[in-house]
This record gives sequence, structure tokens and C-alpha cells, in this order.
Amino acid sequence: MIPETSIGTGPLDRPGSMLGDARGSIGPVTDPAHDTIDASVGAALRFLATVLRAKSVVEVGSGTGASASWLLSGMVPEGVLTSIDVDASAQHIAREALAAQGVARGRTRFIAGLAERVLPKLTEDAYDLVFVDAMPSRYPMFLELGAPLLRPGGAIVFAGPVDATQHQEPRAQAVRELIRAVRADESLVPVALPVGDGLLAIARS
Ligand SMILES: C[S@@+](CC[C@H](N)C(=O)[O-])C[C@H]1O[C@@H](n2cnc3c(N)ncnc32)[C@H](O)[C@@H]1O
Repeated sequence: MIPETSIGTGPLDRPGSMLGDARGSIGPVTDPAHDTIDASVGAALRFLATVLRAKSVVEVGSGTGASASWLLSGMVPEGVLTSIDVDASAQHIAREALAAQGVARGRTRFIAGLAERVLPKLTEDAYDLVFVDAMPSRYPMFLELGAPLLRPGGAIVFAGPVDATQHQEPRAQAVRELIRAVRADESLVPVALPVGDGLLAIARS
């Protein structure tokens, strides 16, 4: 069982790595664009976790636990979800919500911190699925940090519309950059899924 981890309490996956400064110097970052996933997105996440027989999943943007609940419902029973959010109070709500649903505590590992500082400390080639639902302007960075965590055949999934024409700069610029990066990497196999606000799912071949 992987112990629940929070800032400064212990090592992460990679030997010697500590989360001591994972939260950084800024306060909670909120993303007003969308708060929580809807049921159609949740069903797609559950589907992906099921077909991947996901045992190890990373989520960027725990929020109050909606996506965590869907992901866990598709994962194998012994699977562990590592859920990252810079807002520890939101994670507290997520943890309580999952407990109320009967999810065993050992199935989640909540990490309070900036994803851009936590993701580099996770084990590469070890995760079946990475779900990103935070700060679309940083999606290109989350692809760069998240794709190496996937085992071959795993997938990284971005929430929200990926049509750059729907956004103002700099978010549109980030979306274009994300798509350029996916196209440039022949090992990545993308598909846009028209569910909810949209999902961009990218398999690692
Ligand atoms: C859209 S909400 C997530 C909703 C959640 N997936 C759900 O379905 O309930 C985005 C979350 O990302 C967190 N967040 C924003 N920027 C972040 C970052 N750089 N690193 C980690 N978490 C971040 C916010 O605190 C917020 O809780």
C-alpha cells in the first residue's frame, strides 16, 4: 500500500525526492473555467480506467473529488489514485467525499502541492493513466511532465475544450502549443473526445 503523502512528510516515488517545497511560494490557484467534471466526462474516465485495467493513476486537480471518484470506479480494486492539488482544503473535502462513498483510504494518495513540482518526483514508466484537470495554460508543461510517467500503452487525458479558437490568449496559445507537441511526438496517439467540455486523450505507444 502506498502511504498518503502530504507536503514535507516523506519521500515520493523517486528515491531521495522530498515534497518539502512542493507547494511553492504562491497560494491556492483556482481555475474558474470549470469547477468539476460532469457525468459524461466521468463516464469516459471510468471507461478509460477500465480498458487500461488501471492500477496506478495520477490526477492533476483533485478539486472536491468528482473525477477521483469516477477514476477509482474504473480502476482495479487494488488500484491507487495519486491525486495532486495545490489546494489542501479542497483535497480535504475530496477525501471526506470518497470516504462517504466507501472508498478505502489506502486507495488514494493525496499530495498537496503544485503539479509542476510534484510530477517530476513520480516514477517514470509506472502509471497507466494521467488525468489533467487544472490550469489549461500549463497543459503543454503537464504533457512534458506527465507523458514520461506513462507505461507503454498508457494514456494522458486533458480536460476541457482543446479548440484554440474558443479561447483568448494566452490559453489559446497554450492549446496550440499542446497540439503542436502531441503532433511532433510520433509515440503519442491522440483523440479528441466530444464529451462534456471535451477531453483530449493521448495514448503512449
Ligand atoms: C477544475 S478543478 C478540478 C476539479 C476536479 N477534477 C473534479 O472533477 O472535481 C482544478 C483544481 O486544480 C487545482 N490547481 C490549479 N492549479 C494547479 C497546479 N498548478 N497544481 C496543482 N493543482 C492545481 C485547483 O486548486 C483546483 O482544485
